[in-house]
Parts: sequence; structure tokens; C-alpha cells
Amino acid sequence: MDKILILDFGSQVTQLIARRVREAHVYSELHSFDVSIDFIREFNPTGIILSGGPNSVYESDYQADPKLFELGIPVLGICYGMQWMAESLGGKVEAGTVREFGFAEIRSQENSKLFGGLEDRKNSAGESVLEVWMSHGDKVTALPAGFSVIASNEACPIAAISDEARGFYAVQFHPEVTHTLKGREMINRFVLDICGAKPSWTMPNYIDVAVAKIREQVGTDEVILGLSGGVDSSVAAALIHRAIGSQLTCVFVDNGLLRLNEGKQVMATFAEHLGVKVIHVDASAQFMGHLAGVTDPEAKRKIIGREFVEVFQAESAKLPSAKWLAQGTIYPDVIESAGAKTGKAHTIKSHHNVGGLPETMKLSLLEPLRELFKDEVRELGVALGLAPELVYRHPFPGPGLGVRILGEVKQEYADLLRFADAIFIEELRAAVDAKTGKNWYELTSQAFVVFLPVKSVGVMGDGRTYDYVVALRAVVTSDFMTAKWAELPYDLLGKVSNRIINEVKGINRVVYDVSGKPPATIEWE
Ligand SMILES: Nc1ncnc2c1ncn2[C@@H]1O[C@H](COP(=O)(O)OP(=O)(O)OP(=O)(O)O)[C@@H](O)[C@H]1O
Ligand SMILES: O=c1[nH]c(=O)c2[nH+]cn([C@@H]3O[C@H](COP(=O)(O)O)[C@@H](O)[C@H]3O)c2[nH]1
Ligand SMILES: NC(=O)CC[C@H](N)C(=O)O
Ligand SMILES: [Mg+2]
Repeated sequence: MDKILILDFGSQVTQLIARRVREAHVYSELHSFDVSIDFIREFNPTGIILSGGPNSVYESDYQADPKLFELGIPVLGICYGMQWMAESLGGKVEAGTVREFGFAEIRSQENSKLFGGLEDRKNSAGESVLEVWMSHGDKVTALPAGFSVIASNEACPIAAISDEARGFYAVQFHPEVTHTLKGREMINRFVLDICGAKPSWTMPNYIDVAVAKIREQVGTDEVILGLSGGVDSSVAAALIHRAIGSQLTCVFVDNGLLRLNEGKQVMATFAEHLGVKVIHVDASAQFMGHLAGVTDPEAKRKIIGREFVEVFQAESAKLPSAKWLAQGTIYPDVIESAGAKTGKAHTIKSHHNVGGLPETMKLSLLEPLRELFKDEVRELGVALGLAPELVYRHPFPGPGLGVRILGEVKQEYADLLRFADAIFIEELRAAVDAKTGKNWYELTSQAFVVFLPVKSVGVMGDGRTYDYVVALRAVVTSDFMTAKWAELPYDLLGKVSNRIINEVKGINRVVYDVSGKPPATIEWE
């Protein structure tokens, strides 16, 4: 399989490069800029893309191995990647006097393999103009030997360069973001035309590759899989089951932080559809016990991650040759937990299944979805024959209500929250948008209720109340890395609020969260 290696210099949008390449049906992986040249040779990429990054090449130790330019493989540099390429090959980079952040227009060369035939409009001089998104302060001021300029504008006369003979291209702007209107096509050009990669990364092909890899990894061992009934672990279960059949045992853990009736539903779905072995473990007392008195979100996440592994280890001890713990970990879990792999981003929160795993764990990890984005996981689920209702469920985090009850988790809070949340979801499903014909559960990517352990005053039936507050949260997103709050209709919000206050005794106030990600995150903890 042809594949593209992306070297990450720490840009906030590096993972978008990986997505765009995969959208061209070519497999790509992201690795830290400082991987060794031997690693690169062994990876055997069809092409290399160098990401952007926050540093300045002339004063930074963020330097990849320049031997990668001697491998005879096409290279595309983006922003910092361009600057590093230019400087490493003998050009010059300096701090610019004009910084460009946001939209910009560049004039591009028609005869370049990267841009030829792509234009958003012509200017009065009849030149091709492309709308792009810039985010830089430094710029290339002298070209390395063999290169020529293929795009420019006033602020940045050297906005894109190439040495077509060697297959080296570099752009100061960001083709991976949608604001660069023809960015997707530029990435397609690089990957398919310039690198000549075959577009063979499709889900049916991927299933064969993944199945073979799982069989090779696992051999005759047994595998325990943490099954939550959510999208990711269900798809992982179906994939691993296809690979190793009865060597797989799934463990569904009731951690006391599940939604209303979730346990019953998950067991019913799996018994019906998948034909895999599932063990139901009620560990609610164990989780709730360890969470008592703990208020810090990261501490709560670590405890939950640890207790999950306790349960998985206890269950694996009952099987004669269980050596693997499989999880439905996906790419955003890894990135948000501070890119265990690239290690160059900040920790926002430790996802229980990545940053929350204890060091003492004895089982080896089997995570066949670790490199996939959510929408790819869904596509894989469909290709594996899972029911659409399951594949298109909203995600529900492993720590569950534990990160939706702010501060200390108490039984009373969890019970109130379960009821309020069930009402919200029921009303989202019942409300159909006239314009699209879809219900609001389908129109949102994730929706839930958050419990706030504060009391406010109300009046109900002429009496004073002094009860808890909950917040409704609903977002629209495709990758869960960024999200917009959903513009739910007022009458729907009104109905949900009425029902929660009337039906859940103990809650007398409902608010709606109107924060995007960033700057907020989707979950409140
Ligand atoms: N209640 C649970 N019992 C067993 N394993 C769990 C449970 N909750 C989470 N896990 C494990 O943790 C992993 C990460 O959870 P996460 O919520 O991200 O994925 P998911 O539940 O499979 O899918 P979704 O994102 O749709 O909720 C799961 O894939 C699963 O392996
Ligand atoms: O399995 C999980 N374990 C976790 O610890 C965890 N934390 C957040 N999430 C889910 O990840 C997505 C992004 O969440 P945030 O915007 O809150 O970081 C959202 O879909 C969250 O629900 C988790 N999933
Ligand atoms: N986004 C980037 O890659 C920026 C590169 C470099 N830090 C600059 O300001 O020019
Ligand atoms: Mg989940």
C-alpha cells in the first residue's frame, strides 16, 4: 500500500493534513519531526509532507534529518515545513516585517504541477489568483539552488516554491484548512500526481489489511475487549471478531456512570447483532467508592482509567491465555491526551483509555482504530455490516457521567442527571426540523446534560424551591477536535427545560451552553 509520511513540527492543524491525504484515498501517518532517517526508510513512504509549527527555523532546534531529501521521494513543505526545507537546502529564512494571519490572495504559476489549472479567479492582469489561508511571521527570502518561485503576493513574494526535477514543493500558506479554497485539490495533486501514490486506501481494502495485522499480532492468544456499546468499541469488536473469532471476549463494565437503561440496551444489541461473547460486569460500587471525595477532573479521569483496567485484568485472569486488552481508541483520543506518539502538543485532558491507563497494566494493548478519525470509524462500521443506528450514535465518553457531574461524583447527582439526560435525548429525537426532515438528534453530533452541584432559588406551585442546576450541551462537529454549539430551536429548548424541571425532582433550573470548542471543550471536565 502506498503511504504518505507526515512529519509534525507542532502545528495545531497537522492532523488535518492526514485527513486530507486519506480523503484522497492514500494512507498517511503522522510522526514527530525528529524520527530517525532509518525509521523513514523503513516506513518506505511514497511522499513526505512537512507540517507547519510555532517556531522559527533560524533559532529553533526543531530540525528534521535533512537526509530525507536524498531518498529520491517527493516532499511537500507547509509553512514552517517550507521554511525548514528552504533553509536546509541552502536558502534563507528571515523574520518578516509583515505578518499574515488569515485570508490572503496569491498569484500562482499556471505551469506548476501543484497549481496548474487551479484558480479561484483571474486578476486584472489576467493572472491566476488563489485564495489561501496564511499564518506566519517568518518568510523565505532566498531560494535554494534548483528552486523557482511558483506563487507570490505583496506581503510574501516567495509564497510557494518548487524544484520540479527533484519533486520538492513548498507553500507558505496552509492547503490543509478549508479556508484555502483549492487546498484539497493541491493535496490531491501532490499525493496522486506528483508522488504517484495509488488511491487504494478504501474501507474494504483497509478491513483486509487490518484483519491480517490483528491475526499476526495476536497469534493464538486470547483478547479481552472493553466494550462500551459506543461506536468505537463496537466497530473494534466487529473488526477483531472478524479476525480472530472466538479468541475474543468482550467485557462491558457498568461503572455506575452510565446513562439510563444503557446496560440493558448494550447487552441486548450485542446478543442480537454481533454474535460475540460479552461479559457484563457490575463494578459500580468499586468505581463510586474510589471516586468519593475526589473533585479534580484529571484525578477523576485517572481513577476511572485505573479502575477500568482493574476490571479488565480481573476478567482476563479467568481466561487461560488472555494477553491482550483491546480498546476502541481512536485518533482524537490520542491527540487530545497529548499525542502519545508525537508528544509535541499540550495535554488538554487525559482520555481514560490513553493518558489514564496505569503503568502497572500487564496486558498488551490492541487498538486497531488508533489511527482513524471518527468518520472513518463509522465508514468502517458500515463496511463491516453494523447497524446504522449503532454506527451513528452520539459518542459517550468512557468516564461517562463522571465528567458530566462537576466536582465530586455522588450517587444522588448521578441519578438526577440520568433522568434529565434521558429527557433531553428523547426530545431531540422527537423534534423534526422542517427544512431538512431530520430530527435534532441526527442534526447534532453530540448532546447531553451536565450536572452543576450548585443550588438556586425557584418557585414551584407557590412554594419556594432551592434545588440544583443543569446545563444542556449540544454541538455540531465532524471530527470532535473543533465544534460549534448547536442552534437548537427555542421551542425545543423550552420543552426540554419544562420537562426536566417538572419531572426531575431536585432540579429547578436549566441553562443552555453557548460555548464553542475551542475555547471550551465539548465535555465540561
Ligand atoms: N463501560 C465500558 N465498558 C468497557 N469498556 C469501555 C466502557 N466505556 C469505555 N470503554 C473503553 O474505552 C474506549 C474509549 O471509550 P470511547 O467512549 O471513546 O469509545 P466508545 O464508547 O467505543 O465509542 P463512542 O466514542 O461512540 O462513545 C472504548 O472504545 C472501550 O474500549
Ligand atoms: O472515551 C473517552 N474517554 C474520555 O476520557 C473522554 N474525554 C472526552 N471524550 C470525548 O471526546 C470528544 C472530545 O471531547 P472534549 O471536547 O470534551 O475534549 C467528545 O466526544 C467527548 O465526549 C472522551 N472519550
Ligand atoms: N504556521 C507556521 O508554520 C508558522 C511558521 C513560523 N513560526 C512563522 O511564523 O512563519
Ligand atoms: Mg463511549
